[in-house]
Amino acid sequence: MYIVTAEEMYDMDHGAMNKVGIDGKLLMENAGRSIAASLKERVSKTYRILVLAGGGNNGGDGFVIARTLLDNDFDVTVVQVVPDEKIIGDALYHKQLFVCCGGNVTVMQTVDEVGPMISRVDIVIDAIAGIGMKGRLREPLASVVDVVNKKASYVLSVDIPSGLPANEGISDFYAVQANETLITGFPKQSAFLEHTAPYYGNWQVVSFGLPSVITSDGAHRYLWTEEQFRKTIPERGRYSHKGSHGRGLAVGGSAEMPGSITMTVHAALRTGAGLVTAATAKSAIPAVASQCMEATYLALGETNGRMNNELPIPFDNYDAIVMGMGMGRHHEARSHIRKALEEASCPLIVDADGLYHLKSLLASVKKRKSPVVLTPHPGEMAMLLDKSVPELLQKPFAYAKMAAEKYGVYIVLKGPFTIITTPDGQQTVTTTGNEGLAKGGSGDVLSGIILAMVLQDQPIMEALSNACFIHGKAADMLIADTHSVYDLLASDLLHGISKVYRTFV
Ligand SMILES: NC(=O)C1=CN([C@@H]2O[C@H](COP(=O)(O)OP(=O)(O)OC[C@H]3O[C@@H](n4cnc5c(N)ncnc54)[C@H](OP(=O)(O)O)[C@@H]3O)[C@@H](O)[C@H]2O)[C@@H](O)CC1
Ligand SMILES: [K+]
Repeated sequence: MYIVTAEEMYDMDHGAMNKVGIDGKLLMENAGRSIAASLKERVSKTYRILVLAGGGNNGGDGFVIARTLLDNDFDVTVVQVVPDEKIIGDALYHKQLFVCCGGNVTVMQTVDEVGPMISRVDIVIDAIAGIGMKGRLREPLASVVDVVNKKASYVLSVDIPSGLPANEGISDFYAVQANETLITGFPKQSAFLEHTAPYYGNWQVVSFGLPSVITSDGAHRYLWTEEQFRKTIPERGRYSHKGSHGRGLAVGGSAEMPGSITMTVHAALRTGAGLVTAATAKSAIPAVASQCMEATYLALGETNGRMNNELPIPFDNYDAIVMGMGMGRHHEARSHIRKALEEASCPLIVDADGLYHLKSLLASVKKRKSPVVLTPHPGEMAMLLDKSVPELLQKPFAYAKMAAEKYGVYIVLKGPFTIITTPDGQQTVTTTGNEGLAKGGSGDVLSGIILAMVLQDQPIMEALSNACFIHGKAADMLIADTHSVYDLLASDLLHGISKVYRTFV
């Protein structure tokens, strides 16, 4: 499923109308009917419903919803929040159908009238404005939204909460706070951004009958769903052996921080890597080995318990390498990263302290022929790009794409919505996971899962998307079952991985 900007959605709408010949009125009918069908399934006919209809096609959807609900004996009325002359085209057509079917439309004269009407109903359907919004909501609509936010007991937004931008990069807006949003067609970028996503409430996508022959030229962004995970997760052959599932290397940890590399290695093994070696400071090995019997170890020279560069790492013995977790920010650690960039011919995944070192090695990253995967959280990504975190979070899709293309790397930008970007700018988003993951060690586990998935026989983009899916889903399944967002530990995720496999594969 695509993730789109407003312009990309309009391009597809126009494609359906101009290339296929579907009338816009029909698309509007489909959109409104899909939303009404969803409501019919779960809302009692004793509920009173008020549709707030604005002047564009979003308002048009509102008239279709109202007509369909009325036809099904729901108690529904429409308040038109713009003057009559603003209702034109397809929206006017559907308004007339609603009226001819016995529907009641009240045209708002002053905003003061709206509050009491909202207070009398159980559900407000917000069809004030959709993806055609330009700039900050003007008066009197801003005041209408204010009343909705203060007085409505339950708000269902049509396509997008009114006032909210569909695209990333816009911070000046005033919008409806929805309880739920039924998105028509494809989810918009703003459903995946920290500063706009909460306005949607719970959301689902409903169809407006866009034919599948209509594809997007511009939207190289996709939602990575459970269905895709099931479809793409590599099978484990009956006759496979440990070598068939890859030989991975994890470089990191120190005597003071043995936990990070332990979780990475353990997670890689649990996810299905054939063989995993942990390269860490010599004195950290007993602590790591006591927690993870299945791994092998490569003892690195050390100074005060932290790896130094006395002993080289044979980077070419592996099928994929992950580096950085707990390795420290001292210069000896950096030389291992530099060497890996120069010498390893397999995919190289860089996380945590490794990303800090990478900042000064970006020229070598660019030159490297074999794949590089960076797994930053927003703070690390902002550091790499010399941006502030708020700046980055305004436009994570654009910044990730720009950096991935510029340096020729895969980027896993971690967050509640993890954005995975390929060197040619394709993006997937995974939405699994919960606030229980906001703890030290979660990233180390993800690194291990990524290592294991990159070792399997599948394109790196799929491997990364599946790894992020597993990581988040493990947390979700643990929360649903034996844990809570408070007590979940990164090490618990190791058991969660088993649950994900047993459920989905
Ligand atoms: N085939 C299709 O087309 C399909 C379309 N679909 C639906 O159409 C929606 C897009 O419809 P759209 O393009 O008509 O725009 P829409 O969001 O309703 O807003 C336009 C209105 O807002 C107003 N307005 C703008 N800026 C403003 C501001 N700052 N402050 C205040 N007002 C402002 C503007 O007024 P104006 O500025 O022109 O006076 C105009 O009245 C989409 O989200 C989906 O729901 C689906 O049903 C599927 C099929
Ligand atoms: K809306």
